[in-house]
Amino acid sequence: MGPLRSVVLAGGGTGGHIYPLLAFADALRRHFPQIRITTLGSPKGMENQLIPAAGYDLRSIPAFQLPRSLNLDLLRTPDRMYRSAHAAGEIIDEVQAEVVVGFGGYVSVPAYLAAWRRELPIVIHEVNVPPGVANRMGMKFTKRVAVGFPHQLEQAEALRNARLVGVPLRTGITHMDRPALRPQALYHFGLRPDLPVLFVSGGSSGARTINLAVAAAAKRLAHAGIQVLHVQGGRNDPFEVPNDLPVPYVVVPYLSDMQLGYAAADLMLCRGGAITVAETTALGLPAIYVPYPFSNQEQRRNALPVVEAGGGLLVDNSELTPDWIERNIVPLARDRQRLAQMGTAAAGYGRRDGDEQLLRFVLEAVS
Ligand SMILES: CC(=O)N[C@H]1[C@@H](OP(=O)(O)OP(=O)(O)OC[C@H]2O[C@@H](n3ccc(=O)[nH]c3=O)[C@H](O)[C@@H]2O)O[C@H](CO)[C@@H](O)[C@@H]1O
Repeated sequence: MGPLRSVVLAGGGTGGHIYPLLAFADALRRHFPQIRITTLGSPKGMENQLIPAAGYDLRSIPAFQLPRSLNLDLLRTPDRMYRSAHAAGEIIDEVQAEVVVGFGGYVSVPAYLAAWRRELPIVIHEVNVPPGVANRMGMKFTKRVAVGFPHQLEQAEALRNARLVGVPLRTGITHMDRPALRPQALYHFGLRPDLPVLFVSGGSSGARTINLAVAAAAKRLAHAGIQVLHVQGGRNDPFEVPNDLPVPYVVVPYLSDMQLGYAAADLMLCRGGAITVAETTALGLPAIYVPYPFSNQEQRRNALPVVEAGGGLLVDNSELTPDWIERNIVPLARDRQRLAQMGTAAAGYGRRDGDEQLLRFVLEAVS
């Protein structure tokens, strides 16, 4: 087979759909420097900031909302779906795409539909259990489905025959030498090299419960000698942190260079978004996972295998209080040996080649 010449990548909404798309786009570009990469997004999603910033061509197609549950009638009828699929089809034709690769989010559906009508190969990448509603619709049009994690094959009937490829992650993360980058990262955030760092992130949109609980525990953490690097997250209200703490507590709105945060961290406190789990484990970073409680348990499912392997802890959203943080995080953050063991266990679960594996799968689809 010759080199790939033109590919359409569809995915949008939050970071969880967009960062794997970008990491895969980077892999395409590495292997096929002349390739034309066109991404499809919706007018309002985070793709509008993240994709142009990464230097890729983003085309917006008219938005429409899918219900949370699957209803195939949607595909036959509405006007808005037709308009979106028509717009996706025009772009596919214009760039003469050879394959459409979708990562989920509402905007993927019109891309799948348009590709199917043109008999183009479609590849779906899915990271959750249950699979997202857009990708479940896409699965009506293709059997080429790739997943990020082993538990997905066992826990979702629709994914039983999927190919396990892992999650495409940014090479800034997968190729990072954490100890080597650490001094620069600490300096960048104004953190001290002699005290442990708790890195707090509620995923791409942020997490209110986590933000408020950790901020409320700021004094106790600081007096125990634990520094905090706290990412507020794109869609969250600011919170108050006392300004007379004896050690640094650094709040940043959002990190475009997430690898710097990972490099500074000794321990992570985060939600269980699939990409976050893929990143912490790829890096061998011990983490305390606080799954988002309102999404079909998908985040609990993501985090559980890591926790069972010894690479992290799991706490219910409702149990994450300043007292819990003091009782559990303070002793753990100060126990270098336990952190090292947890890090090794996390790394045993993690993988770094999701971008290359997905590329292999896509090449099979077009050959
Ligand atoms: C509430 C909800 O439904 N969340 C879903 C959403 O999470 P969400 O969109 O938060 O995605 P993930 O937690 O999976 O990934 C977050 C991504 O954002 C990056 N990042 C985050 C903060 C920051 O400041 N800078 C930065 O670059 C992380 O490095 C990571 O690459 O999509 C995931 C993947 O489909 C799902 O598993 C989650 O359940």
